[in-house]
Amino acid sequence: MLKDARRIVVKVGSSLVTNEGKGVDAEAIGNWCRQLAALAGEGREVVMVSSGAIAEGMKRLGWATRPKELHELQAAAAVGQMGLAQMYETKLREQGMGSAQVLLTHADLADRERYLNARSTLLTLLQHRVLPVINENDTVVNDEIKFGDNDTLGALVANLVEADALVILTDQKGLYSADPRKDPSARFIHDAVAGTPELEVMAGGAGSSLGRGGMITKILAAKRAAVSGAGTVIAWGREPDVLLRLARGEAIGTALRASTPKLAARKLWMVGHLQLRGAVSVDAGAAAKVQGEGKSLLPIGVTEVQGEFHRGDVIAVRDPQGREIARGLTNYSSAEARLIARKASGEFEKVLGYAAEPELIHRDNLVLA
Ligand SMILES: Nc1ncnc2c1ncn2[C@@H]1O[C@H](COP(=O)(O)OP(=O)(O)O)[C@@H](O)[C@H]1O
Ligand SMILES: N[C@@H](CCC(=O)OP(=O)(O)O)C(=O)O
Repeated sequence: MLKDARRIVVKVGSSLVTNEGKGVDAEAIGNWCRQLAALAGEGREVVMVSSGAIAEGMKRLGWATRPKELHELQAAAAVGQMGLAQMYETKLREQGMGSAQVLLTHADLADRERYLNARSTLLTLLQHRVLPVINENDTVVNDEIKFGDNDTLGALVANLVEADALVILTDQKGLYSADPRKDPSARFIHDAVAGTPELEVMAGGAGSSLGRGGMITKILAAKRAAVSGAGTVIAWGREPDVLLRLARGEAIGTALRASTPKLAARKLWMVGHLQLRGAVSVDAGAAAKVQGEGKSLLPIGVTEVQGEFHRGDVIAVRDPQGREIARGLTNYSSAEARLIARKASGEFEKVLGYAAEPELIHRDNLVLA
């Protein structure tokens, strides 16, 4: 599944990152960073989603037992995140790779404008060959702390950057037909289609997930990642060279395939989740670029802006005959679009007071009618 994957999100859980709570595991993180740098060297784009802030924070604060109060856990996460960031930055620098810390919440990704901002920041980091290291912003939310699960965040990030694959590294070799800690006769699942209901039963059912992540959150994360067409691999984080071997096409862990191809998945997502807020009319040249060549829509080709919309809204694109040729997520509000319509990107700063994206709708955010 990873052989042809160009953009990969790797998620590692708290127990792996902190060696069962003993503190940030320099060797393990060093190992993953070495592999991530090698993958980046092959021209792949990699994003890390790492848990472990609370476990490391508790160690730094000298707390032997996990507090029950959420605000104490949040404080521990703020302390521990420093240690995580420090370790990733050190280990990636040793590999000659830049790193960046990104703290996100589910609410950020549900909000259209923040979604677009997070997306363009992450894609810009990838373009600069910088590896984003992401965690939940535990100071402002506590969903993942309550549920002990960063797997969902991994899937949301895979949706956000439209990853080809999500790799969830954990303390088991993959998914078994039942929890192998409780049932030694449990059968290993090599391959399945993400979203198959039986997988949820094997992973313990949704009801048992409260309080701990466990396998169910990974199965649900795979289902969510599949919505944007990403396949998921669940594998043991300490398997030697696990990421490099997966990338070579070796069958390690449990592969959960996405049943919908990536492009079709994205179209469904855009059409199904977002309402139309406005429209722009474009000249024949822009219509040909968008419709015929699959190019981004630039403001210079826009002749008229209809309706009131915000950055991140879905708007329609109409050709000079008034026919809808495409829909997409706009980088500019209607007010801004009116100011930069018919203008080249070099003039945006003068008109708007700041320089932003050259496209009104980037081709990755555009669905042809
Ligand atoms: N069907 C299953 N297959 C494998 N592991 C399972 C299954 N059901 C429950 N588990 C449990 O899920 C655990 C992994 O989840 P968790 O501890 O939350 O990991 P992480 O910290 O990596 O997110 C395993 O150690 C295992 O005990
Ligand atoms: N975001 C928090 C907690 C997330 C969490 O427990 O996730 P995981 O260990 O991946 O199931 C942290 O970094 O400690």
